[in-house]
Amino acid sequence: MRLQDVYMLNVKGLARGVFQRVSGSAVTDLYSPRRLFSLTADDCFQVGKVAYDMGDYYHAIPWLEEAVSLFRGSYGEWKTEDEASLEDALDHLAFAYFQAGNVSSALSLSREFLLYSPDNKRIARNVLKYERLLAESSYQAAAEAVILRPNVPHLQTRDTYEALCQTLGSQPIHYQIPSLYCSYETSSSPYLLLQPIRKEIIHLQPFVALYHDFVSDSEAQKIRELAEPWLQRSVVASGEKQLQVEYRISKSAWLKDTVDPVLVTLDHRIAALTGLDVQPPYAEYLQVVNYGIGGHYEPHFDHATSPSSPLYRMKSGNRIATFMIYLSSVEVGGATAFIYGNFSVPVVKNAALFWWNLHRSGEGDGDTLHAGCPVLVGDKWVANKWIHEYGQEFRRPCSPNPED
Ligand SMILES: O=C(O)CCC(=O)C(=O)O
Ligand SMILES: [Fe+2]
Repeated sequence: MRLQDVYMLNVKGLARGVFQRVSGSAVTDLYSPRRLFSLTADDCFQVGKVAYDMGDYYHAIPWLEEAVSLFRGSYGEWKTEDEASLEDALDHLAFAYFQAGNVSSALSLSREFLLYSPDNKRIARNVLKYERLLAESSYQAAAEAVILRPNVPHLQTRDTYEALCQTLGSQPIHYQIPSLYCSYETSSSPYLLLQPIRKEIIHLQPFVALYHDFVSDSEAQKIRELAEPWLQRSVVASGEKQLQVEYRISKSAWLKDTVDPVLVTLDHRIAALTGLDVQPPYAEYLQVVNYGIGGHYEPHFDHATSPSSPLYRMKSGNRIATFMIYLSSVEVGGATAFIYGNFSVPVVKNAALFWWNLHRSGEGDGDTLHAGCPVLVGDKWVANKWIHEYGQEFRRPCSPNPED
């Protein structure tokens, strides 16, 4: 349902096994699987029922509609694995419509139910109730009531976030902006003279750069393998506590440098590229993150925004910068979206994204609000190296200008 909302997928397509974005009359194929795996009537019923049980009729109705339509089409062909039937789907859909204020649909579905099970007293009572309600004129108008998407306060940032996720990271006019260019990074360290890294400047305020082929396929695989046994549901800092939250769905693990020499090599490379000190306690251990289908991280800051944040326990200040490596590709979705920057970066396997979280004054940079878009198809892996303020005094000198 999250994927449906963020990528504007239509239920009919999903049930046939295709991923289509439907916006007005425009239909875009987001992904064409090599083989179509369609959902059964019962599958659609089960999805609809999850929403129905939460009182979320906005999502329940299209899934139950699909279930009803598929059950109707295969009436009489009973499948052993089916838990539900046409009657179950009609019953739930009728009630969902009633709850959503559409009494006439509730009535016609309940009447259809009675064709199959004429002895059902509860449905017969509902039919009488719906007929009576419809006879009262006040209910006529409610039939057209629009059902609003539940559980989400309407936020401008949400609209921007979802729109940025939908572009899947493509930046159609990027090449027209001269300050956003590509170069070989060779200047900050002798190491880079021998092995230059391709840098793509993605954005200036906030400054975001993408370093292509920062790791090799085998390094990326090694890091994923090292983390795999330690993965646990990700948490976020909330006041002084660490909590599991709906807005961050992924698994993660922390890898200390002593675990494997590849992690030491990686630190040296990050230090060469950023010019920053990444030795403990000036940077955190490497955090490896794995997102499954529907996994996401809604808009957030990486730096602490409250003085009681657990981030300060390292006693090395706030998170001055983020260095995030894409350890896998993703078939569809999973872009990294910068909400106020109004751009998103696609998942580019083996590339690394760098940005400053703080101004030179030490103030958090509000423009860095960013998110990991939900994974639609595939399996996304990233690794975060968070670099702290202390230790960087001569590497990124401070400035009294709040803009710097
Ligand atoms: O997965 C992403 O693209 C972003 C991850 C992120 O922002 C984080 O882990 O703090
Ligand atoms: Fe982040």
